[in-house]
Amino acid sequence: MVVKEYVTYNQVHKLCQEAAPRILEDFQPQLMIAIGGGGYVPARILRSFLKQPGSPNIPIQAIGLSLYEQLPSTHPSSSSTPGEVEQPGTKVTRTQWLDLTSLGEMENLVGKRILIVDEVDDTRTTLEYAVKELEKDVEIARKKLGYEGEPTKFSIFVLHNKNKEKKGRLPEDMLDENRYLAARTVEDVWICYPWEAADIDEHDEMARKQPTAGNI
Ligand SMILES: O=P(O)(O)OC[C@H]1O[C@H](OP(=O)(O)OP(=O)(O)O)[C@H](O)[C@@H]1O
Repeated sequence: MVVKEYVTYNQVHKLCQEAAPRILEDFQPQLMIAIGGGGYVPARILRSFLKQPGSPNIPIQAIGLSLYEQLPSTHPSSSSTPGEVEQPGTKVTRTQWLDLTSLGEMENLVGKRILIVDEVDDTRTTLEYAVKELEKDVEIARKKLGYEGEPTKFSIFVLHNKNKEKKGRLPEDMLDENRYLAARTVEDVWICYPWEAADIDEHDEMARKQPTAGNI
C-alpha cells in the first residue's frame, strides 16, 4: 500500500522560510526558474523570503515539465478521481519553456546565479532534464552574445527529496559545491501537496490526523 503524507500550505510556507537564509548565503540567486506546476507556489513564497531591503524582488521565470501524465482513460471505472495516486511516467514532456528567440530574455540568464525550484525530487528525472536543457540553452545564448565573464551557475531548491535510488543524475560540480538544497529528505512516500487537493479542509484534516501532522 502506498503511504500518503499530507502537507499543508502552512508547512510549505515554513519550509520555504526555513530554507531562505541558507539559499541567500550559499546560492545568492539572481533569478529563479520554477518548474511548473509544483514549483510555482514554493518559488513565489520563497521570493518574499529572499527579498533584500533596498533590492528588487528576484524575478521568477517559469518552465513547464510534466512526467506524471495521466493517459486518457478508455474505461469509465478507471477514470481519474481527485486524490488518486498517479503512475510515474517515464519521459519528460515540455509544456512550457523559455523564449529562446528573445535574446533579451536569454541575456538575463547568462552569467547569472539561477535557482531552479521544484516541490519534489522523486526519481530526479525532471531535475536532470531541467538542468541539462537549461545549461545547453544558456550555453547557446552565451556563444551568441560572445559573453566570456562569470559562468552561469545553477542551484536547486526542492521542498522534499525522496530518499531512494535516483534515475536522474545532477552535474558533479553542482553536488560537489553543494548547490542543491532540499528542505526535507523523506522516505519514498506519496506526498499530497495542498494545491492538488479537491477539498482543502479535508486535506488539512488528513494532515492534522497523521502522525507527522503535516510536518514532513
Ligand atoms: O523526480 P521526478 O521523478 O522527475 O518527479 C518529480 C516531478 O514530478 C512532478 O511533476 P508532474 O509531472 O507531476 O507535474 P506537476 O508539477 O505539474 O504536477 C513534480 O512536480 C516534479 O516536477
